[in-house]
Amino acid sequence: MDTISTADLYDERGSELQSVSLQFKDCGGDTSFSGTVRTVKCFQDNALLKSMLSTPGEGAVLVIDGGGSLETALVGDIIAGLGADNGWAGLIVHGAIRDRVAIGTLPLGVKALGSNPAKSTKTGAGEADVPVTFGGVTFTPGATVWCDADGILVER
Ligand SMILES: O=C([O-])CC(=O)C(=O)O
Repeated sequence: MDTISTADLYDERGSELQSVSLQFKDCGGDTSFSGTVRTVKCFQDNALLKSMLSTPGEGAVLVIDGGGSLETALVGDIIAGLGADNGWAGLIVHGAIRDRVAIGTLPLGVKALGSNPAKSTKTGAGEADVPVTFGGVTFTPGATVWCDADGILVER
């Protein structure tokens, strides 16, 4: 999907879009990315999102609702690399990542709240492709999301 300026898009279609006011950090090699929303909701456990990123992404953006926890990293360079290799456009992590330097070299968009070297558990707990809400914005699977250095816009 072509990348466009989120500010320009907001000027054109703002009434149809939700804008995320939480200040995510750009951690991936791509800072402008967009695609269809897929979601996963998980708390300090990353086996489910790893299995999703092991399947073809077909240009989608995986929105990971980790409840905002910064206690453990939900994504490291191996999992992010799976996403890049399998054709995902990017990740939005409402939580922490690790291996930031390596992730910054990958051809993948990664927005995250922060980083922590501590790893997550791997039980597979969580839910896939359900609507998730954080920062007052709901991400519905199938909606389109646009990300760049200014922030995140998603269809209502
Ligand atoms: O295994 C993990 O929990 C995450 C990780 O470090 C990686 O993806 O490289």
